[in-house]
Amino acid sequence: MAVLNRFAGARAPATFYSSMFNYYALWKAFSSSSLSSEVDLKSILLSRSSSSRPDRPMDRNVQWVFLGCPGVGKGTYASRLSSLLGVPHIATGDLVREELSSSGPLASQLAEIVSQGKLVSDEIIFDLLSKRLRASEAKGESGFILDGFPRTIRQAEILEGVTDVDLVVNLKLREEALLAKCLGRRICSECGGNYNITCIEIKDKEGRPELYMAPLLPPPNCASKLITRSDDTEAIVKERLRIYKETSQPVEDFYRRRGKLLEFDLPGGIPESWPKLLQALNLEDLNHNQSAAA
Ligand SMILES: Nc1ncnc2c1ncn2[C@@H]1O[C@H](COP(=O)(O)OP(=O)(O)O)[C@@H](O)[C@H]1O
Repeated sequence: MAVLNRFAGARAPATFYSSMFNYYALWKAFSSSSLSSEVDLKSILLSRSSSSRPDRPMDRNVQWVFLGCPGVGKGTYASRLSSLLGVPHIATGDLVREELSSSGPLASQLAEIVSQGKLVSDEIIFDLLSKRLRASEAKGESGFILDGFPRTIRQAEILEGVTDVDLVVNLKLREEALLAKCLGRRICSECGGNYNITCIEIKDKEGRPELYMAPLLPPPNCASKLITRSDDTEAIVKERLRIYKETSQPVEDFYRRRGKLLEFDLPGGIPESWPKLLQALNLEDLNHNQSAAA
């Protein structure tokens, strides 16, 4: 029930108030040299956050987190919701890939970690996230949908220390579908659009369809510009799935214990899952109104 009340706030987003989330506090916390001393850090964060925490969480933009295994579709659904709710979609995986493709000092270090399917250190992630949040703040954005962060208990604790996350959506899909989805993922090198060339059809023992996910094919403009993520090979995806279970699944429990976790089993591809997700989030009316206004 607590969770339902939290995201009922998403029903009235027409007038978004400026976010009470203190980007500056998060940036300072993440970039603080005292990061090595967690005890000090927590006390600093708690004292800062008490002044930045909203008394009425519904009077500001949503602050949501998307959790889920590699390939589940966090990016797809987080990005759709970010457009619907008018909040930035911040994917730490995208931040890592941007840094990788730059000639910045971290690029070669990141290439080695990502190519093994391992997690980047919390410090590097905090640094990339801090920069992204500062850019967001400069554009006057507020609220967020985080995707791919937090991925460790420490990241979750730090985030919890600086701001109130309203809701954590945990997307779930069968493991054989996850691997197939990662292997079929394609990205347009020009516009960054995400597609999937695999048709997933899983049947039960009696041969009845259990899960069907149609391919998400690119428009003609993108078709000749598709690339594959370098970490979407079978061996690396399996390693990412293993690390997710070991390191990131405890984050689900972290939020479950705080009454913030919404479990969502994807019933199929986007056409089947999107309306159900909107329903689970009480956002059908908003989606309907926006579609009608467009
Ligand atoms: N919060 C994070 N903590 C540590 N490493 C991260 C984090 N977010 C992204 N990464 C790094 O970036 C890579 C790509 O992230 P992402 O696109 O979210 O992958 P996935 O498809 O595995 O969910 C990860 O395998 C990891 O190396």
